[in-house]
Amino acid sequence: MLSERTGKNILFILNPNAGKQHIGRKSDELVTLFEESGCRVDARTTTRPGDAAELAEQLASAYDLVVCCGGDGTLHEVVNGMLRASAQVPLGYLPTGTTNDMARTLRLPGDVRKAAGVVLQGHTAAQDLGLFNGTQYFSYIASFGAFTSIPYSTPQWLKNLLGYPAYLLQVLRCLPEMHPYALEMETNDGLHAKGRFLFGSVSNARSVSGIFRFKPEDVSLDDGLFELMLIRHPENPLEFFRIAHNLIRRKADDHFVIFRHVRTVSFRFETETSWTVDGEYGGTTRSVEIRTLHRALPFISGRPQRIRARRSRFSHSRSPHLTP
Ligand SMILES: Nc1ncnc2c1ncn2[C@@H]1O[C@H](COP(=O)(O)OP(=O)(O)OP(=O)(O)O)[C@@H](O)[C@H]1O
Repeated sequence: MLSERTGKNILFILNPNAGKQHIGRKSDELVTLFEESGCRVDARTTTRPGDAAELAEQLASAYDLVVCCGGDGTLHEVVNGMLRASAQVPLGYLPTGTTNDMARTLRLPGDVRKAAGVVLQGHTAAQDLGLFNGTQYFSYIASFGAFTSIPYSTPQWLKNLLGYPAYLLQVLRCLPEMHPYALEMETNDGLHAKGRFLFGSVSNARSVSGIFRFKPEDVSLDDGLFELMLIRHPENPLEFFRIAHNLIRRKADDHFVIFRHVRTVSFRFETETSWTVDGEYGGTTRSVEIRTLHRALPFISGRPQRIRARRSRFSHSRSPHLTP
């Protein structure tokens, strides 16, 4: 297969441990597929957490294209490595993880060979990234609360065995432990909220925590804005039931949800709070500042990413539209 990427030098970073079905010998097939398209491939396999970030930081600038093969966590590492090295090289993604939220956002096929076809033929567009407390870049989400610990607290062996249902099992297990987070929050455009919340996320994605799915028209990946979502803590069992019911049906409820497009947002928590960044543990802290980096890195995606957002003209928050 000849493509516009024929003759390119590819840095291929592979996490052999990601996902339900380890990639195994398929990785050789993928390398061959790229080579048959006239590319030269330098394949590197990670051996431990942190490896992908180091490889990307040290090597990415010397290649025409970086291809990351793994789950959301591996992609997070590669993005961090590339930005630390200021490597403005197109990034292709072959999703072999468990949730693969980012694959949905980039409109990549689940089949890894088809995704390789997208890397060879797909559209490249600079995409916004987030900066968490000035130190950590993220490609699609930073979040705290009820559902955030699910991706990293679900044992890897269970994810490998069951895939997505492993997360649902973990949600059920964690329901009784969900507790309120007392916080104050402020956005760049002056929205101020104070109260007890169950969950909060700042995302640039069509799918969040493998659980929420936004409508495409509510998310633009290159507008310099991320989507803020805060879910209030239910004060009685009836409210809890409403939230759980909507969650299962993947619907939001105006009364309980703050939704806003933001450039920067800051949080002050009453107590130390753990955050998840791109599905991985992001640290525990009482204050968080998040800012978006406009068109920070070129990503290869399945279809053009420019999606017109249907923005509210009003200054109050509104609920997200979550698709079933
Ligand atoms: N060779 C390796 N052995 C063990 N862990 C690794 C290795 N390479 C990378 N890792 C770590 O594995 C973790 C999980 O990887 P990743 O997130 O890509 O897969 P996943 O959890 O199955 O998928 P997803 O995040 O999409 O659900 C990452 O934190 C990464 O740092």
